Amino acid sequence: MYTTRFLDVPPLDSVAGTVRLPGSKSISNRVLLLAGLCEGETVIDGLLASDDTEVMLQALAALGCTVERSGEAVCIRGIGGELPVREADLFLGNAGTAMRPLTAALAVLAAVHGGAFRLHGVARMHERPIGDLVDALRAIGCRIDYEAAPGYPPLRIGAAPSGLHALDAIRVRGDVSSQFLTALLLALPLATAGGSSARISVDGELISKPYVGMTLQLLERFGIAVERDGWQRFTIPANSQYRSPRTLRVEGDASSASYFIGAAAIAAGGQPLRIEGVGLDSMQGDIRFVDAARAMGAQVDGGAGWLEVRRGTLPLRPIDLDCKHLPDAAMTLAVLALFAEGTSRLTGIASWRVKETDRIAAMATELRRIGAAVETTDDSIAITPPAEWRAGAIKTYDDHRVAMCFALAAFSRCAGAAPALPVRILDPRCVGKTFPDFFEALFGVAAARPDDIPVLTIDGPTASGKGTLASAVAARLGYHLLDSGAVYRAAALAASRAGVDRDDEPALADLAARLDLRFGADGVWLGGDEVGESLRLEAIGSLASRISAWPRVRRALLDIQLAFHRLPGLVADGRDMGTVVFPVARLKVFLTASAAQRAERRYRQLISRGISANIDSLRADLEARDARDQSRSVSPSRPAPDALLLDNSALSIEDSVEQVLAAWQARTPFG
Ligand SMILES: Nc1ncnc2c1ncn2[C@@H]1O[C@H](COP(=O)(O)OP(=O)(O)OP(=O)(O)O)[C@@H](O)[C@H]1O
Ligand SMILES: Nc1ccn([C@H]2C[C@H](O)[C@@H](COP(=O)(O)O)O2)c(=O)n1
Repeated sequence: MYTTRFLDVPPLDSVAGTVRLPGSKSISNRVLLLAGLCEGETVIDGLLASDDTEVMLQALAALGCTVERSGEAVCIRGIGGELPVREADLFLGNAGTAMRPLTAALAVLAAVHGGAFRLHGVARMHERPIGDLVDALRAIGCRIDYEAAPGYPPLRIGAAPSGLHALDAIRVRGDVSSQFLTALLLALPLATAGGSSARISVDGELISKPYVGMTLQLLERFGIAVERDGWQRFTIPANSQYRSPRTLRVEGDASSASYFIGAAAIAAGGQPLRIEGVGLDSMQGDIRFVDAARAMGAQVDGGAGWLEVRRGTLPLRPIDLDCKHLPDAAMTLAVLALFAEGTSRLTGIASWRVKETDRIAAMATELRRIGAAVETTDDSIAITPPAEWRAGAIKTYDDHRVAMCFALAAFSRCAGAAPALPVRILDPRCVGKTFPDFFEALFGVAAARPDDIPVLTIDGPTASGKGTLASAVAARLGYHLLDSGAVYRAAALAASRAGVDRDDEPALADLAARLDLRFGADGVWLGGDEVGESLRLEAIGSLASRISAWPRVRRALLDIQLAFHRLPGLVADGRDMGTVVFPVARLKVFLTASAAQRAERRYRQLISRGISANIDSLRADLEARDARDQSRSVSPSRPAPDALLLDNSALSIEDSVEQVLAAWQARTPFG
């Protein structure tokens, strides 16, 4: 997951390959609650690992459920309708799918068994209405108090003064959020143990019916057969008891699929994009996004658990759609509208106003930011594509879906934007709510023109701080990092281990061409050995300097370095990054510091690692190394003509990083 302040998504052109979706958030949190209320164990496979499921898991554990994780599966031992823990303070973040059902379940349990519970979340959660659900629960005798503003969390739930009653005439509003009805359906089987059935009538037209359909299907998997009269009346039979299905697999998230369906609908490539984890047989309402995408021009095939999508008509056909039944995926349609020939109108989206943010306002502001003309009403949005695209830094309002759907704006070239523009996603970490690795998944299937993938190079002499600066800058931008010195050092280490003479150019080049080198989160691997420490030995640095003077060795190591040039961008450090390997780099820094400073820094670096060193001989060695690196015939270490010269002798690491980031920012369209 990207945890940077922003992520610049370069102009994207095509998509191909396979993307595997994370589990559905809506199914995951429903199943977790049902498993928590059951007796015995339920093993849930494919559960979404995200902020929203994490708060639900923590709440269940706090309430006395046993939660065991093993790989992708989670085993829940439920409380079996009892209430082993009678007091708890539950923080539920911004997870509506945890707040609403837990409110209902705890209110009913506390009414039956007694107890005291506090449910709260982040600031936005305290602005999301829950009054209609609380009213429905109070009407059957539950004790729920608002801690602050009436109608909103935080809530305090306590024992019911006179038990539960009026179960045969429960009323709930259905036209604001279907989650209130879902919460009652999930929790009220607990109230039927005394022999009464529970009857719920819905006031107003029920929105998001497919989500309620999903609730009913999942209840059935857990042994609760709800009788339904249209979408207005629901009856939970007397003495209903949750029965664990023992094992259950969570479908991939259909709303998450919408971003990839959308990408494949507009991207070039010719190949279909395969999406695994959710298919045309899905129980999720947002699978209807497929119909909307088809209506706009996408070609979509699918079966059980898979979809294949390719571009059909482009520009897309504008769409005029009532989105009551697919409120989440409809946000993706709003961005796809940028690629349509004419104005698209999405109606029935009043519920957007009370989601993670006011989504109608947020979408309108951000679509306008990149050049679209947008009109809104209380429950609709109309989008006319940009006459001229603008590079936008998209505010995401702590809303995962805003972040994910606006990534599609990076395909602006497919809408004819010239030049094609990158899109900056502010606070990309918000995707952690439902799809922590969303951007990694996107970059895994999307391709950009090489010139569009940004590179920042940092060259300079030994111990000038290139590596330190490069890794800090890469971390701040969310870019890949190439330590090209480590590539030459690995070749030197391999040569030293194989006993190859440092002057035997053909043998060295042959060895370099066969180098089995892997850089990973788990270290640097040469063959089967982790060699991170060995590469940093001074002797290996010196040998690297010598063998790197051979043209054939340099050529043999070129592809390893070029392979780092991947989405979303690269920071590369070395000697010839800006001059030879990445001459098109957008920013080339040549970093220097006085020899005295560099020797001092290297000395301190070695001593801190417990390696003894002599500062004078270190200085002599690094000066000799610099002289060799600067005077060799191929790729000598020298600044590119367009390099930014930075002497950091008197700068802190943080100051150097800020200076380079400022220079980088000035070279982006977001400057
Ligand atoms: N601006 C700075 N001020 C003070 N110390 C610094 C600065 N930049 C880097 N250093 C320190 O200098 C030491 C050497 O830095 P680093 O290893 O990044 O250099 P390098 O140029 O990558 O070296 P090499 O060429 O050997 O790979 C590190 O201990 C680092 O913390
Ligand atoms: N792009 C590069 C990177 C490194 N080298 C050579 C020259 C250096 O002395 C040696 C070790 O590099 P370091 O880890 O100290 O940055 O490798 C090169 O020729 N070209």
